[in-house]
Amino acid sequence: MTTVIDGKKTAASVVEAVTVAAAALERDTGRRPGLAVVIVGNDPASHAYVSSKSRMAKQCGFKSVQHTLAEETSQQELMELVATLNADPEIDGVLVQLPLPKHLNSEAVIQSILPEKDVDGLHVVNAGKLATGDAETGLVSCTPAGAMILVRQIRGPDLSGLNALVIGRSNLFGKPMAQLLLAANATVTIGHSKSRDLPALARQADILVAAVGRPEMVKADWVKPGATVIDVGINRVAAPEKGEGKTRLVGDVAFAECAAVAGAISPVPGGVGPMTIAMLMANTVIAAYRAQNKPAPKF
Ligand SMILES: Nc1nc2c(c(=O)[nH]1)N[C@@H](CN(C=O)c1ccc(C(=O)N[C@@H](CCC(=O)O)C(=O)O)cc1)CN2
Repeated sequence: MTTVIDGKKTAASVVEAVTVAAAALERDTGRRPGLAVVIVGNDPASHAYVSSKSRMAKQCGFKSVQHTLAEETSQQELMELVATLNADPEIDGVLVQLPLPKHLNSEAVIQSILPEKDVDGLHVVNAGKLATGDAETGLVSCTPAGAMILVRQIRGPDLSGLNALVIGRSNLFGKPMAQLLLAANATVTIGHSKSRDLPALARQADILVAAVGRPEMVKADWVKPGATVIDVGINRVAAPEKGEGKTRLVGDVAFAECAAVAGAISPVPGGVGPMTIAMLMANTVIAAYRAQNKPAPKF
């Protein structure tokens, strides 16, 4: 029987643990975790994600601040806001929603966030800590951290002897996911658009992680029987069967046909997506504990 991985349920249990940890911090220090989320421009999906983040932060008992900036915001204005948030003692985590409008230099903005407040885990200090096996003292990018919790649920903490393929090499997901799998002793390959014969690489994988942004690219004959398949894609496609102009959400994996071969598979929606926001809450509470010189909880 194939296991359909329930990301919503796991995310809810992470959020519950975060809420308990936030309450304990407030009780012990009088300080609650503070999260600032910054969004620039009018992208509807980004606005929906940011609203969910702000709402979830409040639900966890955090101080939650949202800065909504106009599309034409300049690099300097955005960097000045980040500097203000870096200096604010009530703010433990700063997140700038991506993608930014094209005229802005995202990398410069991300690298201007203090590493200890970089709850997205994208600063070179945090990426470097993960790459050198020191993730415990840094902050790990939210989506891979959440995907890894799902992998551990199925395969346990030690992936010795297992082959993993991560399709996608972004800084936000592919590279940190590969590092997390490697840290858990998997034998890791990163595949991408220039790789030769991705289906053949995929068929070797006990753990197959797809993050390419191509709707339903991974087919049943890519999947090793019994493999754990983690789908990180979020693609909105036309759904004429639902009516004219309607859409539906699909991942990078053709779910029904791959589920027939896999041992466990994460769906879209309801798989990795909900873990992203839960792990942002986890990173914020970790940053808040560290700011108060207290041992941070583990998730
Ligand atoms: N600064 C960041 N920007 C972006 C990140 C990020 O981690 N940091 N990730 C994505 C978007 N994202 C969070 O920001 C995100 C994407 C998807 C979900 C989610 O819960 N998806 C649901 C479906 C939602 C829907 O119906 O549209 C699911 O998969 O079940 C949460 C967060 C890019 N930007």
